[in-house]
Amino acid sequence: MLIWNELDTAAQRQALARPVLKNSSALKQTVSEILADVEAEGDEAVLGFTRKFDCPGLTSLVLTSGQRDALANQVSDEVAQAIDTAFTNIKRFHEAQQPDDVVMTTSPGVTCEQRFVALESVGLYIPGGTAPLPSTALMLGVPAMVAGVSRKVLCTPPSADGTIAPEIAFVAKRCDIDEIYLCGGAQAIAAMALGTDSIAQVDKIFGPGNSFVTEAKQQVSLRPDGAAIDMPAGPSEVLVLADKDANPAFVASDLLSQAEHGTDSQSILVSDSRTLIEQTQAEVEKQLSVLSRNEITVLSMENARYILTDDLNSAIEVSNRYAPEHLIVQVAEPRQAMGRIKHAGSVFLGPWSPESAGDYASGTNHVLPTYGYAKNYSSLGLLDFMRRFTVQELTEDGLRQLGPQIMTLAAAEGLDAHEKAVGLRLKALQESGDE
Ligand SMILES: NC(=O)c1ccc[n+]([C@@H]2O[C@H](COP(=O)([O-])OP(=O)(O)OC[C@H]3O[C@@H](n4cnc5c(N)ncnc54)[C@H](O)[C@@H]3O)[C@@H](O)[C@H]2O)c1
Ligand SMILES: N[C@H](CO)Cc1c[nH]c[nH+]1
Ligand SMILES: [Zn+2]
Repeated sequence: MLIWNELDTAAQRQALARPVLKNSSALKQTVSEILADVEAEGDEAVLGFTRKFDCPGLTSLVLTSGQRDALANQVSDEVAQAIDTAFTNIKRFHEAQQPDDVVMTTSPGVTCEQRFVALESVGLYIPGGTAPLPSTALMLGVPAMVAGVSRKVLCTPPSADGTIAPEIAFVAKRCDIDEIYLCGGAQAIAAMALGTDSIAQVDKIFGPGNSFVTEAKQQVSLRPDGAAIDMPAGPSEVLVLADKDANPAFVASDLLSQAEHGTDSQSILVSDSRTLIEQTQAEVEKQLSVLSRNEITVLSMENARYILTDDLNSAIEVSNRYAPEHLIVQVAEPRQAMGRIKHAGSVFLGPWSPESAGDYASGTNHVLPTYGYAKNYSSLGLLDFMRRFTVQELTEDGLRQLGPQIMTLAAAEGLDAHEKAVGLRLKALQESGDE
């Protein structure tokens, strides 16, 4: 247990450091080499890396619509119904985010508009290294479908036998995704961003993934010939804010639910109650021992932190500083605490809102900024699958009135051609008025 106000500045920084950033220069190098290989050798490189990391016997990157449908048919009724419930809630919440165009007159004769259109082509990355995540396929496929994106490409690493989870195929079918490729990691991101013979380039890449995927997204987004990306959504993380009355078993289960994602996940408990922290630690040990992903979870709990603060206000400050992907608030007045929360990807209020609800089925999106990017990135939503642009139209009178000011500003910047583009028109208007 770390006692926050006994830590000096460096120790506080260390306490809130993300585990994955330790080897970042080696990671950058590995990923840039993969990107360079895919750029030079296209499909052959993507296939080669997929054979190396995922499926040694893979012969084709393409999963046809027929194969997709055959896989989708294998999903049990029970799972299909659960997916449908999640699909409906996610769809309803994202449909409610549909933006309205703005049309207004800023000054007489000057109309300005803000319009929204769907992106044309998107790449959806569905993680599959340690656990295939059909829920992520829903979180990306549903908003892409609601936005009206015309080309949706899905990449996910194949299993060792060259297939994908039937549930991912089911979701893809439900979201009208018929372009599916069997590849993952940095090579999948490179293929979607730069294009290969089989995988045509997309405009924007979405989706979480491990540190290779996240780094590849960052690198392709910096290239002028690459693709835009949604956000840095890397290894899962959760911070639980809990007071003395929180249920230690609930708190422990939330910490473990993110820890089980991968060895680079991070779970943090911040509380003003030493007793609650000690009880939670005991619960973690108890629950951990029976988890099926015990090995991964034990390793990732090495990244866990238990932080004791003087009071709830300081606990909230610690949370704001960490800017967690998920913030779970198990205190007596969660809505009051919410008023002081500044940075978090998604917030779960009260004892009956486990993070698993948002991960699967409440309707909010589970693709969220990690690494502290919750300070400057938003959680994924419908608008991320759209582009906004503006339109303006000036009438003759509009230009007569605003033109002189525009000319003055252009002259102040020394940009003669800008000034003339208005001056010529004003002159033409004056001459037509004189006739
Ligand atoms: N932030 C979010 O919104 C969110 C949501 C869901 C999942 N996640 C995170 O996504 C991640 C999923 O990770 P995963 O590993 O299970 O699947 P993944 O699909 O992200 O990564 C698997 C790929 O990693 C690549 N890889 C593995 N070892 C490599 C190596 N040594 N060198 C180069 N490439 C290598 C391989 O190409 C493999 O296909 C987890 O960290 C989880 O926490 C985050
Ligand atoms: N917690 C993950 C986001 O960090 C999302 C997820 C998918 N499946 C289960 N959980
Ligand atoms: Zn999760």
